[in-house]
Amino acid sequence: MENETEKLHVVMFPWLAMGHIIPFFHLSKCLAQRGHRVTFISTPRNIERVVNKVPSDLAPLLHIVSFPLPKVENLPNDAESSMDIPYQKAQFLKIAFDLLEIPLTNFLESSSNSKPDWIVYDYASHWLPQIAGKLGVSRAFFSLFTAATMSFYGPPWALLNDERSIPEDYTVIPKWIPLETKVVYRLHEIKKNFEAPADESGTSDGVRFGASIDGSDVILFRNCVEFEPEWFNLVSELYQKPVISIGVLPPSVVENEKFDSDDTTWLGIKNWLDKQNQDSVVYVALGTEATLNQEELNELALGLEKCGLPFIWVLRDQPIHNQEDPRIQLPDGYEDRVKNRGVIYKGWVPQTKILSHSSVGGFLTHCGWNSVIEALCFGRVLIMFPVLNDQGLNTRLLQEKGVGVEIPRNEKDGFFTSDSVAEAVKFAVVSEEGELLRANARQMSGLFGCRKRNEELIDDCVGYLMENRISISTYVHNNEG
Ligand SMILES: O=c1ccn([C@@H]2O[C@H](COP(=O)(O)OP(=O)(O)O[C@H]3O[C@H](CO)[C@@H](O)[C@H](O)[C@H]3O)[C@@H](O)[C@H]2O)c(=O)[nH]1
Repeated sequence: MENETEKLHVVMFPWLAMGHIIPFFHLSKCLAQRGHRVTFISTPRNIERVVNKVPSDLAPLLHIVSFPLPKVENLPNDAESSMDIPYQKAQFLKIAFDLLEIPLTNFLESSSNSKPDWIVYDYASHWLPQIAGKLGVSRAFFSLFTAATMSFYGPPWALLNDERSIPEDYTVIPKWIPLETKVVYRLHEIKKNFEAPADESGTSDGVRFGASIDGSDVILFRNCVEFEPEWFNLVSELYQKPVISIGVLPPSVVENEKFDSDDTTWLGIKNWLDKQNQDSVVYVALGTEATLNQEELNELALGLEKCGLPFIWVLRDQPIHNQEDPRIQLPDGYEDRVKNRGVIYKGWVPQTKILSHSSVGGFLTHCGWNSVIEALCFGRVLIMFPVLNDQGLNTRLLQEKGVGVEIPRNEKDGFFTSDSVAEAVKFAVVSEEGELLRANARQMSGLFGCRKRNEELIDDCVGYLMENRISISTYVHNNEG
């Protein structure tokens, strides 16, 4: 039986993006469920969006701390997450995020009565490891990216030196990767990442990643080692420091009658899904950051119409980049034409519940790592449409592993047609030739969705954090010495 004084106090500090706040909060709940104290820090609007549902049994251990986000020029007043801004403005959000250094430092200093043992942090806060180190708080960098992606990004020295400077540098296998692989960016994908110039915040993403890895005591990966063993070995070699997989944090979709009956969005979707045939529906969603232009939206819409299968499409209200840009819209008469067969939702939907429904036969996804994990937990075949960030690298990895098909696009400008959308969807979801992909994806639910294995990995991680925290006596001794 563990002694109470041995329990951990862990501070969680995610980057301001839904795809990061959600898994950080998930890990927080896992730690609190094991009796450890967690302080989860974010900004007011993000907390309201994601974190307000702390289960009552965990409330005594899971403390939420809200830091107002400093106002900065060029960032809309109510923008607190990457979802609220066009991706081209991400650097302004990073300027505001960097200003949280002061409240975070004050918080870590003032919590002397209950000094945190660990701080678990994200890639964007490159300044954090140094502060935490000075205050005797152990540092865990939490990677919400695959080992393949992080290997491709490179070891800290390569990241800190911004080894690659032009988009073309990212379309070839870097020198530190000895594997035979197709995991590289296509030119149109990496060009999107270059549209948010780093010089606005003064620090490139490469430097942010490099300093976050370099300054950590351990790196935690949200991944499935059995899915990418070669990459996990490689990334451990590249980092030359402890690297631990905490599993994929499989989503929990326990049907809760009380909660579900309050949730009208889910009830509407469930009602519709219940009427569809098993494995017949294509779920379409591109996460919280990817945006489409009008031409791309048209082709995607027409492709879904042409594929002839039932679909649910979550259409995000895209933030406008320039005020003079027109808001993009579905083709005229589209919703009437696909009525009954295609359902379009604008706004937030319960994605994991949708993916868990037996009528869903495939997922047309941008390949954000959260979405991929959620799909593979339920064994759904992927129709892959990467847009930006790590999504292209994820797509190549998933293609190598045979769990999905990519919608063909022109390498340089990303051009694609509605016919290629329809073909890829039919191939993956209903064609005979696509059965192997579907079987591979189904098999993945045994790995990604295995609750027991994923719980054990969290237990192992907690064991590591307990054994390797900086004890207060060591810290005082070292600082006096
Ligand atoms: O209506 C919605 C929209 C999103 N989600 C959830 O929001 C998360 C979205 O995450 P993800 O699929 O990873 O997409 P992004 O939000 O675009 O993720 C960002 O963060 C990921 C993790 O680092 C990266 O892999 C992506 O490229 C990056 O864009 C998932 O858990 C979804 O289930 C919902 O539940 N309902």
